[in-house]
Amino acid sequence: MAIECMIPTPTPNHERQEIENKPAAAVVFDSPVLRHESNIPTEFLWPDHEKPGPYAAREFQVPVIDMAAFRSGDPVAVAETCKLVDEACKKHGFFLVVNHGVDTELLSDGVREMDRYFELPLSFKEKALRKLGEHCGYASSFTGRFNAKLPWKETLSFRFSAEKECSHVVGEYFEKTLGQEFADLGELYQKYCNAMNTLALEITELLGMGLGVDRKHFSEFYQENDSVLRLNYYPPCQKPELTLGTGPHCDPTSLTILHQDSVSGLQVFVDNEWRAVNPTPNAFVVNIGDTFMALSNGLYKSCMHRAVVNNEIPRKSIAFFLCPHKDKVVTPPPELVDATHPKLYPDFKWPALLEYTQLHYRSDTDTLLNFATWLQQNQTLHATQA
Ligand SMILES: C=C1C[C@]23C[C@H]1CC[C@H]2[C@]1(C)CCC[C@@](C)(C(=O)O)[C@H]1[C@@H]3C(=O)O
Ligand SMILES: O=C(O)CCC(=O)C(=O)O
Ligand SMILES: [Fe+2]
Repeated sequence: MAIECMIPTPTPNHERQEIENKPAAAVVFDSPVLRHESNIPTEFLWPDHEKPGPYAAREFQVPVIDMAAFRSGDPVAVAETCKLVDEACKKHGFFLVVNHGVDTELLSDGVREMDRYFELPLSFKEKALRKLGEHCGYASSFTGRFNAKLPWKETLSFRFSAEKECSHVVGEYFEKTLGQEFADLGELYQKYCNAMNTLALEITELLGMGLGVDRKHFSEFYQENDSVLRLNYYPPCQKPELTLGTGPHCDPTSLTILHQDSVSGLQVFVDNEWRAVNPTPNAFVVNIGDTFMALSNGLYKSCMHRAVVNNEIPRKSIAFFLCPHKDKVVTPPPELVDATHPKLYPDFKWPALLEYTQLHYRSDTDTLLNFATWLQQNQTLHATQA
């Protein structure tokens, strides 16, 4: 029996964030200047129902997944780890990963060396300026993309392709874009991406076991992934209660492995409340994204989160966004679809969802539902056969 894909009608979203093609906002996010500014430019002010306000969020105890237990081969420890990750992903899609085996010096270097780039003059940083529609390069608060509710942050994103013949692309990016003196930075983030790739594929095995499908199903799906490493730099803000470092959103990607520095700021929306996910040394925060939610037929949740800023010190985070190869069709394994669990989302390929978030829709908590509608309206252009 053909199981129709059932898309729940998207919640009417009066806040729909069409990315208008209006001229870029006039404001320039020059952080050495703006970090001392007590009059926050209006473009960075968030509406009352979204701004963080002066209240500290209650801490959220994120479930802890011990990768040493998962790797131990001890059936009881493995089963317990799978149960923990399954419960976490079915509820809110967030979990901590400890004993991950990633070199702690690589993590501390990765965060510390961000300063070598972000503390440069804006004119130099803009040598890597990200172009509209592209998802790599330097972006300062997205003044070129959005006209309101600008995030108080600068980002440098680059592509990591796990395909063998382009496994060095990150290293070259830095040298080519920023010059020979940044070649070592490229090597550092290349090593960082390689470590993230290994961990991400291992976590997809854990997710497969949690979902009760073949252990290798998802790790094979992501073997030749085409992912994104993003450096987030949040300068201090004199009125942190009025703005946001990163607005409320669900990651449209598949799986995010986030390394925070020692400064709090990440918050997740759980049980109708913003809750703080404070930094835990040597632990990654991992969360399910929209693409994996579709791949799990909605069983694992891609949940809303945001980042707040503070008025004293910069906050830094490094996000590895696992994304499938452009030719992979995002469709749940047959074990997860049946008469009582109809397919929730249409099949798609990642480049279509990425294009949607870069050119047509600002990622929020309804991205996937609106994308599904948009996809069906544009079926000829973005059919998975393309
Ligand atoms: C594919 C991506 C788009 C964003 C970076 C990665 C995964 C997360 C997305 C993002 C962070 C969600 C919130 C809005 C956004 C514009 C941002 O604040 O950076 C998003 C990123 C983007 O579109 O550049
Ligand atoms: O910086 C953070 O803590 C979160 C950033 C984030 O959610 C993102 O870049 O998608
Ligand atoms: Fe995110």
